[in-house]
Amino acid sequence: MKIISVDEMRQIEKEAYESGISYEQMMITAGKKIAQKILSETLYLNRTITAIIGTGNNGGDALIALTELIKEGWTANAWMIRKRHDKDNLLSNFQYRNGQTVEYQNDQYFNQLDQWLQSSDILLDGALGIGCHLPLASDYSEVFSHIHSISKRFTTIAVDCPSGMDCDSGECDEHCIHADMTFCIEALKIGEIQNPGYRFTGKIESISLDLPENLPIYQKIKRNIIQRESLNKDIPVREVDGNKGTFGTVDIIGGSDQYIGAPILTGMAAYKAGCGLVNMFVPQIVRDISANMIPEAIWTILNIKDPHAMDLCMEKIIEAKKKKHAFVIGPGLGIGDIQIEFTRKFFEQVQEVSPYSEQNFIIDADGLNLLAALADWPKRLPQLCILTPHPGEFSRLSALPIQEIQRNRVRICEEYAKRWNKVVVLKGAYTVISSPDGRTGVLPIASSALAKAGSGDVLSGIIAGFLSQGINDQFTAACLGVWIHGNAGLIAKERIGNEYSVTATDIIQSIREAITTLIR
Ligand SMILES: NC(=O)C1=CN([C@@H]2O[C@H](COP(=O)(O)OP(=O)(O)OC[C@H]3O[C@@H](n4cnc5c(N)ncnc54)[C@H](O)[C@@H]3O)[C@@H](O)[C@H]2O)[C@@H](O)CC1
Repeated sequence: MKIISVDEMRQIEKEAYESGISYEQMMITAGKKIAQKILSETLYLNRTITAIIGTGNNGGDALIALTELIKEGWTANAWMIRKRHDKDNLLSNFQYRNGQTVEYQNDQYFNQLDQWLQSSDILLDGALGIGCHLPLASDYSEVFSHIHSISKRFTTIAVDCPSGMDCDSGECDEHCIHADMTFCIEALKIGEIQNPGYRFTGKIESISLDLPENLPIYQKIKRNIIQRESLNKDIPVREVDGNKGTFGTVDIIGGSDQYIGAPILTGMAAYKAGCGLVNMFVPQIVRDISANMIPEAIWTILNIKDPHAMDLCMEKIIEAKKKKHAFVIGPGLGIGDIQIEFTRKFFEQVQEVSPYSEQNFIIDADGLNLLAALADWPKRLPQLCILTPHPGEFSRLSALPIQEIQRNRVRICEEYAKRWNKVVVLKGAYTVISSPDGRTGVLPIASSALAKAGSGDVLSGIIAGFLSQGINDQFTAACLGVWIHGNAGLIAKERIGNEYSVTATDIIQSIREAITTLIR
């Protein structure tokens, strides 16, 4: 499903109009399809619907849907917040079919609205669509506030977006209508996948306007929801006669006295994602305490204070030129002058020993914090790097305040992927993945099951595990990894029975089932 801005939606409508499809025709398509979707559900026993109608085309869509439902034997009521314009054919068609209408000014105490809603299966929210500009006018605010106060017996369905939401930023009025379901017209709007917008949409269903596929604007929109259906073709095929070399090596550089488990989680996740071999480059203490947790790994003691440590790493980089490797730098590495100097030298020497490296690097956790301490860090990195910051790490890398990043996650991730010329995974609820070539994917998952220490280490391991198996495109590997990770978290929550008790180890244990779901 595509994700678009309000301007892009307006451009789609404009180009569709120029191609010969009238605005009215588009609205008729939207309204009829809304009705069809409602009719396809069997749970509406009263076959009664009440819509809140605004003055714009969002209300127009809703009126058409109501009229279609009357034709199918439904009872339909339109409660108008304000008077629509005098020559509104949509309203007269509805009334001609015996649709009931009342205006707010004639029902100021909401008696009629409450009565209608008592017998309705559905409240259809056609008050405001992409034309909503906050703050709400006082009459809209009063109506929405009243709707909040009603004890709900009906399903609330929003047309295009919940009313009271800014469709670009996701900002919501305090009385924004909380939908159980949103029928997105043509595409999801960016605001609907931003916080707090996504809290109000409920289940998302898409409504296509059946527009010509060759509209020029479609070529420019490269933002999509990450969905199972579009990903399952991307998972690497496993040759039956392959050996461990066929499925590649993941090299993990991380760990410290303080963070013993982080690189272990990355290594375990990489194996679960299917890589052939994991090389762990960790301090002695990490190896001594944790080797039994991951007996399949090969261990190299890395004491980053020792000048010889860099030689060990570079030997691997040189060896990796001939084989499929993915390097993860950072989990649990710690932060300090020694680590900063190690990071600086590491990338300097990578450029020297392998200047045109085709190897994949994933920089995660402390690796990102250490990078942020180096001037001009994007120029120091090899060509193929994925950066996996959470908002705090993104803030250190970009010098933007966390609040600003969170307010505008999609746009900022897109902008900085281009600026840094790297694939960027902005973690958190509704993780965003952007590529410098303009592609963006968003995972529509928000779950506190994933918000645990070590969860990010697991993610970098999964992405590395897929890269080592030969996915050539970093953006695709990142989207695949994010999908598997997010779904593994949800599966772990189901298995365990609640979100509180899920740990990063539980997420690793559910990678198996998430992959099975993907390839099934
Ligand atoms: N070609 C078209 O015209 C299509 C339109 N579509 C529908 O039309 C919608 C967009 O229609 P519009 O551009 O008319 O916009 P809206 O239907 O969102 O409404 C805009 C109206 O609401 C008022 N308004 C905006 N912010 C307000 C606030 N804070 N408080 C009170 N009133 C406010 C504006 O003054 C304007 O009268 C889409 O969301 C979609 O539902 C779809 O059917 C697709 C095709």
